[in-house]
Amino acid sequence: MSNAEFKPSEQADEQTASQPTTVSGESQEQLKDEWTEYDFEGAPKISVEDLDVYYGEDHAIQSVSMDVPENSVTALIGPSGCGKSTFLRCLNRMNDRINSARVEGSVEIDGEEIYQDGVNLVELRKRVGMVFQAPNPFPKSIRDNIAYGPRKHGDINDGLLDKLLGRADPDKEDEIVERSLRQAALWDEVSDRLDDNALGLSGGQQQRLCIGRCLAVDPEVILMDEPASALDPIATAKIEDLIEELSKDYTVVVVTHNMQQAARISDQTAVFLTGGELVEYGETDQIFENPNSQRVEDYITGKFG
Ligand SMILES: Nc1ncnc2c1ncn2[C@@H]1O[C@H](COP(=O)(O)OP(=O)(O)OP(=O)(O)O)[C@@H](O)[C@H]1O
Repeated sequence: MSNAEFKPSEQADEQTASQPTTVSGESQEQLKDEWTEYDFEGAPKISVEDLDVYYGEDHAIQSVSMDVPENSVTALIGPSGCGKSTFLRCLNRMNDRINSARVEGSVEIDGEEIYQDGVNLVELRKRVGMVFQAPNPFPKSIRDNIAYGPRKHGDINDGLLDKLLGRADPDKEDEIVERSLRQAALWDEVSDRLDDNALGLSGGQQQRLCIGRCLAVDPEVILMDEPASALDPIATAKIEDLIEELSKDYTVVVVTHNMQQAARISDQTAVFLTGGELVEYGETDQIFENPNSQRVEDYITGKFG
């Protein structure tokens, strides 16, 4: 549940408080906890409780709480600067890399707190992988891009010593490379040129390669930050199909600016609005067809943002 910020006053009665007053295109309204309480069957894969993020003095995420169901697609939408990427990065502690960022609150994956001392961040980011807005393959072969993670994590033995001691495992590498590229819906396009440089692929292929690279280390959660925003419509459609397919086996959380995309691919949608507030969270159809919040309706219908 998000912390309600009561305006104009905490004593305002419901009727008065629900009347929006326009401030720079976006109205103010009294938030209601029930707008972010999303009931679903089963234990949450990710459970966020009272999460606040600050960049120095700037409060980028304000007391956000939400539970994410397993094996589903959750879309994070909202206008530019409302904190979607910041929130996403909290789910695998990528904000730890930003010096000015301070995170307070709790994030549990399968009931285990990720913001506690002693958490192995390499292991966490293996379980909770990330795909970024612009495809960022390594300037290496397609095979090396996919095998990079499994080699780093010791899932494939292919170092010089392994080779000298006869414990290198080329078959296992082949298996992982083929499995990951198939899962990323790229195998058929690249199976005959695995040793070519990945930078020679098209943008859409590069992005699917990055998804394959993420899948190669067997993640449980995949975070995607606008994964299709740099792609043309055909490449975008392939990524969208892929996201839906992946959600059968993985928990996918995706930031998107594209509301049609959120409506097409997600099971549930979280709407963040100015100031890093989670205003409404629920089943995607309900959010798009019958939102509770006037601000969410205004945003979805294009009145601001
Ligand atoms: N590394 C950073 N250092 C300082 N402030 C930051 C940093 N990253 C984000 N911010 C600020 O935090 C707020 C939320 O930014 P964030 O990028 O999370 O929003 P967003 O909703 O993902 O935006 P967009 O849709 O434009 O990508 C903004 O005010 C932004 O300027």
